[in-house]
Amino acid sequence: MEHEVQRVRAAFSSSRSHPLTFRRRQLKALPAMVQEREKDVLAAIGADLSKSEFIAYSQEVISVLGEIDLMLEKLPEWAAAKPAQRNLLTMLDEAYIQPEPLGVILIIGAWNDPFVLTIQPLIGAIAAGNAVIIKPSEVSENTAKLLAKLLPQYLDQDLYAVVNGGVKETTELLKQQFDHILYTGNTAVGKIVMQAAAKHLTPVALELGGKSPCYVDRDCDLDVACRRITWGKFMNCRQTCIASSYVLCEPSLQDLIVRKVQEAVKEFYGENVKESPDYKRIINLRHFKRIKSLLEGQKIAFSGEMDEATRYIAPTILTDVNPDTKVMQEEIFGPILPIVPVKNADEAIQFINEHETPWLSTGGVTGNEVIMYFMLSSLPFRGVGSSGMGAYHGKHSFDTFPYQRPCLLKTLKQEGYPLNSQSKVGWAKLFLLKRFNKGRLGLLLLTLLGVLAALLIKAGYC
Ligand SMILES: NC(=O)C1=CN([C@@H]2O[C@H](COP(=O)(O)OP(=O)(O)OC[C@H]3O[C@@H](n4cnc5c(N)ncnc54)[C@H](O)[C@@H]3O)[C@@H](O)[C@H]2O)C=CC1
Ligand SMILES: CCCCCCCCCCCC(=O)O
Repeated sequence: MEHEVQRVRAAFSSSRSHPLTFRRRQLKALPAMVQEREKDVLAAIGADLSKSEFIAYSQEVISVLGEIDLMLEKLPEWAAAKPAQRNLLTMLDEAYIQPEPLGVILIIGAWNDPFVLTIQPLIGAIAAGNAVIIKPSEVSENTAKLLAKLLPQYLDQDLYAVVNGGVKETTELLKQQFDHILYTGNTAVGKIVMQAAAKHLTPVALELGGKSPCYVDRDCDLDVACRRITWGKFMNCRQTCIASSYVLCEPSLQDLIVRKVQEAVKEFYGENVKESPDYKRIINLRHFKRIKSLLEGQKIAFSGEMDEATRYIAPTILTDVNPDTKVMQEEIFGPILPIVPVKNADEAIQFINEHETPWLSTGGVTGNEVIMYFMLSSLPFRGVGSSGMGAYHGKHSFDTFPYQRPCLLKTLKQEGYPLNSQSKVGWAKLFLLKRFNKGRLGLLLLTLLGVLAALLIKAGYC
């Protein structure tokens, strides 16, 4: 492991990943990989999560392709040095902020959307000029194996490496020194990652789990609301971190919501959900048993059907759910929709407020919709509090993976050191505290004043 990280670091030290032409070439190789190996990519995702090709493509491939297009278009602008405002003391100097690659980035992916959650951060890290170690989730092993096979065929093999393995390998990797770690997964492991990073003072972006409350107001269009909740909640068996976890609504709406979600399930997946090619399975037996245990003691208003042999859990709705029960305390990450009756919107807000973040201070918000903010690259994809820190997607990746290096290139013409008299301190105060909000004429006058002061200092009058 150590050897692999050193190998990648040595490649980074060659500065090969810095030029924009190189970064563009690597970025362009990714859509080529997706296009040429599309069947393999979709088959691997399908084998891991029983997603049909159509669904795997729309959930995992489209946003990757969109992200690469955006990066290629915006790279020259985002990577360019940005002039910084100067003060009187630096009037004759050059001041700018230059986005610089951080070094070697570790990307640790989660299994639930194994392609997009690994490749999308990779795009940002490459665009920012870094070297990258990619650690796909071992739980989605087919996608992990495919990435280890394909990425070296399309990307520079020394700068970008895939490391596969389980907890042991991830633990070993985390002992190494990185310049940034982006981890997607559960909150408990997020803490392990952050502790390991702290040993090297490595910055982290943590994309974690939690609860995503959904409030359904009596004034909303209930048909549309229930169709959208149904789509988000049962897509990928709700193995999606940002889909609704539970519904809060007035007691009178509860039965209506059950009926309308039930209708939408029938419309989306047919009479026999189990036979639907669009309905997925739970990733493994461990998660199947965990989700099953969340149903103990609950009032099941709809379905609850399960089949351990095929890890099938039907779209299931629970009503009159007690907030103190396990299903409301833990992340569900499965197709169970608890409904918690509240008197009104105020009580819903209070309910959400009483719980740990991300219950109200949320990483993101969607109104009249679920999930879809993930697809808009202009919005940062992030958690807050216990759902994580740091953001990526589009420009936000570009703000995460490079660091913004402040650069001040001083003229040799202005020399005032040492700062050893009251009058020099007076000038310094004037130079440092004056701001330029006075238009071109004011700027010119202040420049002249600066030059005059520099000359006086140089001539020894101050
Ligand atoms: N905020 C976000 O963007 C997203 C968050 N998630 C969250 O991810 C979670 C699901 O993924 P997980 O089951 O956590 O995925 P997982 O079990 O595949 O773990 C993710 C990664 O962590 C590593 N890992 C696991 N245990 C470890 C340990 N003890 N020490 C060191 N490394 C370890 C694994 O090797 C893997 O690469 C859910 O909580 C979900 O909400 C999922 C998708 C997106
Ligand atoms: C038009 C298709 C829209 C598909 C939305 C896909 C959302 C993927 C969400 C990824 C984040 C996660 O896994 O929690």
